[in-house]
Amino acid sequence: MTSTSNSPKQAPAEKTPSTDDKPLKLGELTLLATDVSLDYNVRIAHEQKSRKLFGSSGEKGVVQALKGISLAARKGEFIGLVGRNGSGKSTLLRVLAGVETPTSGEVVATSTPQLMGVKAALMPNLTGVDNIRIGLLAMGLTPAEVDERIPRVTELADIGNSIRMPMRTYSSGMNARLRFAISVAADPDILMIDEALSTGDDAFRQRSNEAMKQLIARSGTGFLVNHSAPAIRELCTRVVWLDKGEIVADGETQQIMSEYSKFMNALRRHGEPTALKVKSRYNQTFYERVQTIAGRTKTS
Ligand SMILES: Nc1ncnc2c1ncn2[C@@H]1O[C@H](COP(=O)(O)OP(=O)(O)OP(=O)(O)O)[C@@H](O)[C@H]1O
Repeated sequence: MTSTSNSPKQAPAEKTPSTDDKPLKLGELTLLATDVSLDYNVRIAHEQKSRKLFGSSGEKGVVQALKGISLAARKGEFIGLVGRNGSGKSTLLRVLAGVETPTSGEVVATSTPQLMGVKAALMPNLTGVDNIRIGLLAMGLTPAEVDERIPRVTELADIGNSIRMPMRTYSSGMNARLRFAISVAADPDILMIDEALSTGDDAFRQRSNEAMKQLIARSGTGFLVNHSAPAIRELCTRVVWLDKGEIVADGETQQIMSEYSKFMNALRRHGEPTALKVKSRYNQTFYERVQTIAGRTKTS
């Protein structure tokens, strides 16, 4: 190819945008956790050999419940937190909700997350209806909004005449149902639920799933800790798998759940060393996790 010095300079050919160049369609950020760690100071009791009991004296120890967790949550995401017992799910939820302060790191959110059952000021000596009223007022609703929403909460909780009885007479299941119904009725932008959905019968599960789907449909952000794989698979748009206070993997629900269930099966059948080998196949770096989330939401 030849060129002459006096030929007009050609404008660079416009690059045809390829699929890869299309902007990512990411929902607006609602919550960001950066390098969050949480240590609990504990006392490890010495065994009193003579009486085979544990005494009150002991050495000081530290439980590292969370180790350098970073994640971003966006509008329209329902994020399931999974992991074996003691992996840090509930602790992470409490830290993300602002109920517990991390030892280091930072959590910022666009609105106060509603951690189910903790913020609602429920009183055992008051009836369910009175508690709905107080709970909704405590979450910032006006008295008129509270009156308008009481029937919706009562219907979702579905605990019959008990709604007019003091809450101290409730079973733990009824208690959880009412707390869940109150939390959802406040229409929080960020809702966090720890295990509650395993409480109740099929009809309640169906109604509560519907309520959670509505939250996502109106572009809220949800977090769910639950040991029921079907509940996570049905409700969550994304799953974060935790182990020993760290994120193992973060990404598309079905993919992460299938990796997680292989890990749990290996743990059950062959014990920790084999399970850790399975886990090491999936351990993602933070960069890989960012890519997974970004790639998943890319426009086609
Ligand atoms: N108040 C506390 N004091 C000391 N250690 C704690 C405290 N709360 C939690 N831990 C420890 O922190 C770690 C994470 O606990 P966490 O309850 O977050 O796990 P989890 O994944 O929710 O467990 P599970 O599935 O059993 O509910 C565990 O080792 C636990 O023993």
